[in-house]
Amino acid sequence: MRDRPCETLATLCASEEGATFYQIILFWTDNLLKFFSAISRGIFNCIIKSIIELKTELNYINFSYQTNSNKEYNISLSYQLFGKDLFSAPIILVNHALTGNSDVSGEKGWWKKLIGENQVIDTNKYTVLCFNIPGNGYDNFLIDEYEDFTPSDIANIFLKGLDILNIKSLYAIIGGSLGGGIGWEMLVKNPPLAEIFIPIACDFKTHDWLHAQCLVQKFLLNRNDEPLQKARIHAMLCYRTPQSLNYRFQNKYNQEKQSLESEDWLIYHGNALNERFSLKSYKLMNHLLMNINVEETQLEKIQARMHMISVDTDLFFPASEIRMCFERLKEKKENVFYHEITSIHGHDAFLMEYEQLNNIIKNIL
Ligand SMILES: CC(=O)SCCNC(=O)CCNC(=O)[C@H](O)C(C)(C)COP(=O)(O)OP(=O)(O)OC[C@H]1O[C@@H](n2cnc3c(N)ncnc32)[C@H](O)[C@@H]1OP(=O)(O)O
Ligand SMILES: N[C@@H](CCO)C(=O)O
Repeated sequence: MRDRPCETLATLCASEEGATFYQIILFWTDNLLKFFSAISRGIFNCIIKSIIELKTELNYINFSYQTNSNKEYNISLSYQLFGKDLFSAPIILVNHALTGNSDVSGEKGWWKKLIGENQVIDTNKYTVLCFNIPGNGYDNFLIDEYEDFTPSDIANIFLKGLDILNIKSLYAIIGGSLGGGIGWEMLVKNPPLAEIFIPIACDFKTHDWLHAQCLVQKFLLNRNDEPLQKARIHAMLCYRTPQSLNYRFQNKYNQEKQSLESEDWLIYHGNALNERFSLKSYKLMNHLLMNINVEETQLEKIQARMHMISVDTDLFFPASEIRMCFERLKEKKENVFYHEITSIHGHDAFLMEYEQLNNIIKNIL
């Protein structure tokens, strides 16, 4: 008959070697258990922390939406709120740009130099609301058939979001680039919605040049070879200017990397976007940027006081075109104003020239 386990152990521990062996096994088992329990506790804490962070930061509104192309979607519209509680202060809606998201303020906020406590968009004074463009991936909601959507659909979705939140009017809508384009689309659909409209580095329409640059990016995005990195590298050249790159890099060569520093910088940005963005999301955002399309004759319906801000060197939304739009609107409306940021950096100046941007916006709000 075989020994039972405790009898085997007792026999083993009766000898000196057996006892030492038993001590070693106990020691290692104990430490291994402690090690794995610490690791699993760490992993568990990380998961819980990120779930809690996500839950406290992002809010969701779920509804069904029929696109202008007659497709039915269940939309999970996520948003963040900053500053004063909803309905206790004037509400400012911020529409994010191409690779932005609802995280506009606070430690990691991409517009924290503009929005925050005692900043020009002061969260002690205002409620700041920012929706994620559905499919931007920030909330893990992705859209497969991205061509089903246009900026007009996104505007409808944001308006529906406001309606569900019971927000009937806004103090201001502010948006940079694509975000500003969506702002134009929202306001022609609901002309009395906002008291103030501040479109920055954007226009009410995607003009031919911008469409062409996005088309190149679309081609790159549809290839298999590092699509997102390559499209972003092309995009970076449109966000900046020859002067900006030449002045900054001065043809400096990085011996270690055996490449120009400007090349290294472009590759860095391509890789950085590839790490933080999904291909599906970038295809959608690029498609949206290609299709801002408001009827110019509709603009005069907008009741908001408008402050168009351009960048004198913007290659994407040229200042000359924004100024033309302003001049035509000015003939029909009293409350339209034009401001221009002076910068060598081009389109991205709305993310870089904070001194000028702050000075302009503080005199508007
Ligand atoms: C507006 C929106 O909706 S999108 C949100 C904001 N936009 C983005 O984040 C897009 C990606 N970022 C950018 O395009 C730019 O960083 C901007 C426009 C925000 C600022 O531009 P710049 O002042 O010229 O900064 P630049 O692009 O050179 O550097 C940014 C960072 O990249 C790092 N970096 C730049 N080049 C390299 C390189 N070759 N190798 C390693 N790191 C690099 C910098 O060290 C810096 O890091 P830090 O933020 O930790 O300090
Ligand atoms: N650099 C900005 C510019 C787009 O307008 C972005 O990535 O969103």
